[in-house]
Amino acid sequence: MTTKPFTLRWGIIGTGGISTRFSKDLLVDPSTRGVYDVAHKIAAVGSRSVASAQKFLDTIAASDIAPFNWGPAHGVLDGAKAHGSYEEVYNDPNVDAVYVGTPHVYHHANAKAALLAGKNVLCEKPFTLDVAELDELIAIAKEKNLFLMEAVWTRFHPIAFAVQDVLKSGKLGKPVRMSADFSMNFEPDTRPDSNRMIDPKLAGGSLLDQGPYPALWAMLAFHHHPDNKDADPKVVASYQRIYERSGVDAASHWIVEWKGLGQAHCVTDMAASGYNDASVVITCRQGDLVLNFPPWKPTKLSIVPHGIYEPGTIQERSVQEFTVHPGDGMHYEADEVARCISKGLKESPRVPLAESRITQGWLDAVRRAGGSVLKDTVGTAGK
Ligand SMILES: NC(=O)C1=CN([C@@H]2O[C@H](COP(=O)(O)OP(=O)(O)OC[C@H]3O[C@@H](n4cnc5c(N)ncnc54)[C@H](OP(=O)(O)O)[C@@H]3O)[C@@H](O)[C@H]2O)C=CC1
Ligand SMILES: O=C1OC[C@@H](O)[C@H](O)[C@H]1O
Repeated sequence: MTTKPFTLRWGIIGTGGISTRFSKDLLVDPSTRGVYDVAHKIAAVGSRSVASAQKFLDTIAASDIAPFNWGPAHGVLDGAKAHGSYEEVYNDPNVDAVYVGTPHVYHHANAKAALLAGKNVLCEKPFTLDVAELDELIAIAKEKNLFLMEAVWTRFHPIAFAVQDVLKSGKLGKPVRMSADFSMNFEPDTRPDSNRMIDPKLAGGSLLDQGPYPALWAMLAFHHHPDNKDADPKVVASYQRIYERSGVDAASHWIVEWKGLGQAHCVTDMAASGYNDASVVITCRQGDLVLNFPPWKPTKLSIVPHGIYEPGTIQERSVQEFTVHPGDGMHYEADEVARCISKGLKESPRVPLAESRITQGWLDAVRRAGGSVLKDTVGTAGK
């Protein structure tokens, strides 16, 4: 006997790039990734203009290319409403969970309003501008008994679980240090002042946009390591290079230490590319674990011997290839939200709020120690 899947009814906030990608992934047949317990519906889309919300729905409804053509044909968009404000989505009785896909500076206000209206929330990265904003969201979610999660989609990719399996197996020995580098040349000089990566009013710069990715790999490698005993890893050194045109950070570097275990060197850069073959390198006693670029969706997990000067027990290089199941790879996090809500969980065991709070704290520390125009910016907590 087959049981009916729990269907989560989503309300999407913002009709830009990431909302489009996330919503399209909701249109993919869950069975193509072996998921039968949960399913998705898009119940509402909210935009600052009703025309944009309608255009968004029309565009994704017209998806005629596999795997995204499955959803429109199977009722995922049936009855979906186009709203000309975000508030109408928060108050829509057909919405169970709100996906916040607006620029960073609005995450707190949008997530807060959704929670206050009684909705569960999946909020894009970076969760908030600062820890104070996040703490307020966590308190409201707790008080209202609602689910809240940061949309760190990569944590749900098969390769992320595989990295942890290798580290936990002990075959590489203890990790001693790692580097995680999200450097990508967005060619900022070619972008208008209003671009969200450039504009300080939208909290532009590399740190807040790109920082969650090195942070997630550092958390998986060190924080989740069976030998980790440091519950509150801190930034011990940092540096920011300033993008002179608007004063935001063009690049950020920071080192986090897990006392008694190791250090992670995290890098973001929006004006230069990094090393394509080695976006993440986790150096362990017996060999290295290496992931290729991009750090948001790496495809290769290599195990690399140390070489002749400090040989470990690993003798041969091996490479495992990974792809995400049909779609862009955001459906995994959507499944997690649906699954948690169906079970009555208020946070995800895979992206617990305490871990988002740790990584948000690193972003605060690096920003406050740097020289960007956002150095002293405080968020909208309490407002
Ligand atoms: N997980 C991931 O892989 C990715 C995550 N992101 C995250 O998603 C968020 C949005 O990024 P992205 O989709 O690229 O951004 P876009 O600029 O493409 O879209 C943002 C949307 O937010 C709404 N919005 C509300 N207020 C403003 C404003 N003042 N200026 C501009 N837009 C506004 C708009 O929707 P409307 O007009 O309908 O109201 C707009 O379309 C960021 O926080 C980013 O970090 C981004 C890319 C990838
Ligand atoms: O989250 C992201 O991942 C992909 C990048 O291109 C983008 O800047 C960032 O927001």
